[in-house]
Amino acid sequence: MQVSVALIRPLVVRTVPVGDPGDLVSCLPDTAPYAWIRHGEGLVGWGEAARATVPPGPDRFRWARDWMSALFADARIDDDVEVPGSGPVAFGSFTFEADAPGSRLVVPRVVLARRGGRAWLTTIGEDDHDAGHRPGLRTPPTPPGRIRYGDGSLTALEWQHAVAQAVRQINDGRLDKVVLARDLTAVAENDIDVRFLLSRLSTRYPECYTFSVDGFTGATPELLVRHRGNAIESLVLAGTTPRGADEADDLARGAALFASSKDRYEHVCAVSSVREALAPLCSALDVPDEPELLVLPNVQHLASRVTGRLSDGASVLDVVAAMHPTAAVGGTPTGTALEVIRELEGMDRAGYAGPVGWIDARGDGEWGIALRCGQITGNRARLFAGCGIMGDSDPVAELAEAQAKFRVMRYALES
Ligand SMILES: C=C(O[C@@H]1C=C(C(=O)O)C=C[C@H]1O)C(=O)O
Repeated sequence: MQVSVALIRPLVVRTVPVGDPGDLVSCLPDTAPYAWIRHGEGLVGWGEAARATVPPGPDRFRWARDWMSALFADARIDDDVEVPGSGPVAFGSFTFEADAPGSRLVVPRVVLARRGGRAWLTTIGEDDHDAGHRPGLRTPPTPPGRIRYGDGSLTALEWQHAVAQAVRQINDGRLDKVVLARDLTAVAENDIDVRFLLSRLSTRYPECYTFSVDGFTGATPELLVRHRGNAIESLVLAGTTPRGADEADDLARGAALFASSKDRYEHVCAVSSVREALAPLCSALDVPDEPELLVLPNVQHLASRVTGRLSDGASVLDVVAAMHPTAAVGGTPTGTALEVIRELEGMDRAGYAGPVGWIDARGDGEWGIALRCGQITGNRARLFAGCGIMGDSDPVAELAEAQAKFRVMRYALES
């Protein structure tokens, strides 16, 4: 469906303050949950007031922005809260490849949000008495039961071989860095209830952005861009080590990561790509000289928080368009890295490593890079993880790093 019937009649949107709903995930009914949660705050939604299937191509972000602007410009909006994320909101996921189908924006019928001690409920209906105003029926999520894993497009050995080929191409001077990913399949005993995964992910990975759009679900640590008014922020990650066996090992690994010239250069590539993408849009841009260490339950990353001020009224999707794909998930130089990914990965990334997040009618929003995630369909999941490959990468170590990244979704599935 290209454009839903909601376009025929203007949307009627109402946002009201509500009492603290507590855990957002447990407010979700079992139909089509949408989510964006960090440290218990964020937005969840359900139902469908409007949907756009975004046509593939270089203009897809602009197309999506224009679709949304037209939809919301016609809407009758009654917003008593007036903060980023109040009023109508679209959740979205874009494929990694511009030419791949599967990018979408969905405006849920109901969005429940909490942030900074406030909570609000947005409902969309064609008139004030519409059923969209009633919270959906909640049933407790059922665990997926026993999980069987299988190789995706490449076996572990084949993927290591692909990494070795990438290393050779880097050392031959074709490119500086490329991010190679692999997929795993998981088959569960029962249908996988996305709310079960959201609950486990948001509890175990509070520092990450736990997301779900049409079954595409994960907990990513990487913020592509947060947009509030003219202020933007991005958290660039590149350079990874698994967590240690104990505290001393953990600290030693963190220190080694910080001192590793391979990881520092990998990080510099990612930060430079973000700086180059944002500079033309910004009147001020602050890029730290040195990364910090971001310690997560499964891995440690080198992290740089970039902040800026937009020089004009660019919406969050305009900023996403300028940034994607960063070198944290593509490589350096971008064009060559995309060719190498197509040649060596042997799989369709779909939404993995693409932008995922939400946008409101003001153009504010938060978009992450879809990592540590999987596409859930019935009792099946397709999981993704990747690593930045440099000229001195060791295929065995890169496989171990990818396994550590798979642990996020494996934890979510295994109760
Ligand atoms: C590609 C992934 O992660 C990216 C690659 C990283 C690395 O290679 O060090 C670190 C964080 C992410 O930018 C993934 O999680 O699948």
